[in-house]
Amino acid sequence: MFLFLTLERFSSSPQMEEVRATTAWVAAHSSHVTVDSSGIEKVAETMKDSIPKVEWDFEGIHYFDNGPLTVQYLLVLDTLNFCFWPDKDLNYDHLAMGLKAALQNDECAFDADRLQNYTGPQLRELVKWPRPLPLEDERIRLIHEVGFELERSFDGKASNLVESCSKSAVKLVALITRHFPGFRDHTVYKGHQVFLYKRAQIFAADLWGAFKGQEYGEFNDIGSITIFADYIVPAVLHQLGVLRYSSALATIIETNSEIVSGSEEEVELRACSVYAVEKMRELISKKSGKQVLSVELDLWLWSFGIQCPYLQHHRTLSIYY
Ligand SMILES: Nc1nc2c(c(CN[C@H]3C=C[C@H](O)[C@@H]3O)cn2[C@@H]2O[C@H](COP(=O)(O)O)[C@@H](O)[C@H]2O)c(=O)[nH]1
Repeated sequence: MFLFLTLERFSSSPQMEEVRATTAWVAAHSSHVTVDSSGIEKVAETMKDSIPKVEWDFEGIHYFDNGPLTVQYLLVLDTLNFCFWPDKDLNYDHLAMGLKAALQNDECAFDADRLQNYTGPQLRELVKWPRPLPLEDERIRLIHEVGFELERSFDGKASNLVESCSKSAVKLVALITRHFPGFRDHTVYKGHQVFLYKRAQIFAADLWGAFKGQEYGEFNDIGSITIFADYIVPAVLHQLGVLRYSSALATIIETNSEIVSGSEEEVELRACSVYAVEKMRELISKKSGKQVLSVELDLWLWSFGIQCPYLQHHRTLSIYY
């Protein structure tokens, strides 16, 4: 009875509401980053008539076979989807293409028992990277954690995990963060807990995008997902005049100085980005009379960002993004 009640409470936990509420709290108490409502207004005005649609996998880099192996691929990908910048030649595309090639070579490459045994050099070989990956020990720890828990609770299959979510992205985020501690992307800011859940949410979004809202990508509540607070989107929002920085923070970013994980500056950059895009989504929806999804805005902002060769982003060593 007790177990039933706790699970029930958990499964109805409004996790995305926690992301929205706590990031809004940060934006209201922010010291280094300001959300400029006139900047949001300008962007919303230009977008209201034609909301740009960016195709998922516009880069043509992902594994896709329309089945459970794609789900396994996406979970592995999003387990490792963080912190590429310390190696100036490495980016997200290398990871995606490396994992895709690994799976094409050997369809058992991401079996749960294999995931639990990868070493740093083997992971480098998978990604075809000639030197240690940034935060390589953490990457190995996280991939082991995912393999272990997949085997223990989901018969080794990420597709079982997704199937148990009854087409709810919110449930999926709750389940992922419950089973895999490495996805628990939250922090404390001025004494308040703040939830961001970047990699857990992007996993739901990747399923939705890859499967075009069908099969493993069918979620009745995809509108609940927020943007994925990484190091690209804040920089784009800054360039668009949506985020303003204090002069001290601007200097830190311009000089490529590191920002400590969990510092006020870092939490503000991420949380204000989530908050600003929520406001932008509300405004565009109101002006256009069409429901816009944060996932769609995220992909548009992110794809714009990675095509800017000189985009200056903040630099934080983090396993979350
Ligand atoms: N907000 C947001 N952040 C995203 C992604 C993606 C990829 N999404 C896939 C989904 C559809 C597309 O087809 C993409 O293939 C990666 N990232 C983040 O960017 C950073 C990597 O930057 P660089 O070092 O330059 O490669 C790093 O923090 C990474 O975690 C996204 O969509 N949204």
